[in-house]
Amino acid sequence: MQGAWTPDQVRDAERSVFTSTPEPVVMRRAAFAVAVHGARLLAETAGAVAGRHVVLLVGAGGNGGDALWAGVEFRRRGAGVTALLLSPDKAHPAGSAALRRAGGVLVDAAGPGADTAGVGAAAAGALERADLVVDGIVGLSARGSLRPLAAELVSRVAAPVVAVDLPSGVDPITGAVDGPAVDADLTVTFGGRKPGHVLGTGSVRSGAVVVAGIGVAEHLPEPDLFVLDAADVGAGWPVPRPQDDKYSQGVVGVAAGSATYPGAAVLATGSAVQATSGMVRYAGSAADLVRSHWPEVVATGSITDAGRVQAWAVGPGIGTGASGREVLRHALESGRPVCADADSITLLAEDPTLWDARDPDAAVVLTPHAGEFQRLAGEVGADRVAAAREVARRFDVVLLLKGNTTVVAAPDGRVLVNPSVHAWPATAGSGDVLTGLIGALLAAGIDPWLACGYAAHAHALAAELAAFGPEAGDDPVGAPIGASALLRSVPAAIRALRAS
Ligand SMILES: NC(=O)C1=CN([C@@H]2O[C@H](COP(=O)(O)OP(=O)(O)OC[C@H]3O[C@@H](n4cnc5c(N)ncnc54)[C@H](OP(=O)(O)O)[C@@H]3O)[C@@H](O)[C@H]2O)[C@@H](O)CC1
Ligand SMILES: Nc1ncnc2c1ncn2[C@@H]1O[C@H](COP(=O)(O)OP(=O)(O)O)[C@@H](O)[C@H]1O
Ligand SMILES: [K+]
Repeated sequence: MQGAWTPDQVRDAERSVFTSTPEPVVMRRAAFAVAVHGARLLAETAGAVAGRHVVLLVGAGGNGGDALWAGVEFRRRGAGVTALLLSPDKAHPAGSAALRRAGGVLVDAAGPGADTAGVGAAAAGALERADLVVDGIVGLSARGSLRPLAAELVSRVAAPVVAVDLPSGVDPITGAVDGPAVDADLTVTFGGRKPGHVLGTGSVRSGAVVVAGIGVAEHLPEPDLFVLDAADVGAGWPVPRPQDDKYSQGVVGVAAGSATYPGAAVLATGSAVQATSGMVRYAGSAADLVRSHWPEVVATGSITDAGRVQAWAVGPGIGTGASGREVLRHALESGRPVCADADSITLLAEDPTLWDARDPDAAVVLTPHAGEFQRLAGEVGADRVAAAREVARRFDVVLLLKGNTTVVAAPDGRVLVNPSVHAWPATAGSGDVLTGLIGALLAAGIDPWLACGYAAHAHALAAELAAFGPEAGDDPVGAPIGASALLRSVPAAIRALRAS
């Protein structure tokens, strides 16, 4: 499991480091890492480092300082270096002097000879001739969208980019991008990832993230966010042991679908069937259709005679009327963990007295998309992590907030995020598949917070495998999928996760 730390956590850790190691030494370590990884990228993309042209975008603070010192290292490796200073009077003094001594060229990005967009002639020419751009505009202390000159320079970058610490234009805390932002091939960060690397557009804009050790990691507290690796999910995924039978692996009950939405029942039970080897019961008006698709499911018409289960997955397609409410009430009263999705969330939002049915010792997982979240607790807002964390605490639930980045918050404040590289899961019925996965993992006894993280990871991978097809090559081109195709790829996703 990887962590991500907020800028405040990183600054505190840096302060601890500075009690024993001088600040300039720490900065030189950071800059060295940027140069080593940047040089590798340059060699790959331009065939060599010596004789190539590296352009540094240098902002007003420590991020620009890192870039300037990295420029010194590029000079040592024989590259030409031009530093474009966005705030010449604030550019890191020691870094500027060192780069000048090393034979680098430092120019004011805004002049002389500024064009109508405010970019100086030397800066514009340097960017056109760049083989590699080092983005040191802004890092941990970024606030708001990029200012006009920074935004203009960023929009002119055509060469490969190594970002220092964070791609400029990405919010370090939320990963949000509002306006132009660096699109990095590689981001070299220090001590640990930041939320901006794993959330929202930031996860895409960061490119490959390299975490360089500069002595800070040892001083970091518990991460603010966690990200599961494929190997974590594969290792934790429940599979039958020699002593197991169908009951010992957990029986999941699925209450989904209706005369209007029978497909939700087929999708949710189908994913539960394929998620684990335990048993799946179905309760609802789509019992015949479920049996015809999944003969292994024990299906009944009503939740009251469904039989014993270890967890319930309730909601997709059950409707928001009286019968849906009774189904949800029954599941909440069962004393078993419940994954409440879709109509269940709307029901809870419309009638908070339903919470009274809940057994306080049994976990409840809510899996809203942004619209369902709004019904329950108002607009999600830009800080999706803070929103999910607050609602998880308030309702004492594990809250899985759907979207391109899935956020899973536990009532104790722990947050897992699953950055999705692709948007292929954005298809109708895909959430029903996720509900079945979570239900099956809850029934298997997996910690609800992890169950959501495992399910989100496998779900995104299944969509990717379905979209690219088994024959996908090195540079695959995807095709749109429906939730049925996603569902069919669940076993392949689990296999791939277990193999990693
Ligand atoms: N601490 C250390 O020793 C170490 C730190 N390290 C490095 O330092 C970085 C943190 O440095 P930092 O704190 O100086 O701030 P940083 O992110 O460079 O921002 C600088 C300035 O940019 C400006 N600005 C803000 N928003 C803006 C916007 N939207 N668009 C344009 N400009 C904007 C604003 O300046 P202003 O113009 O407002 O005065 C702000 O003060 C960190 O990410 C890492 O790379 C490593 O070397 C390891 C050791
Ligand atoms: N842009 C996106 N990129 C990646 N995943 C997405 C995106 N949009 C939605 N998803 C995922 O697709 C699923 C959609 O669920 P949901 O909105 O409940 O759909 P439905 O109700 O049609 O089943 C969720 O797992 C969500 O995280
Ligand atoms: K940067």
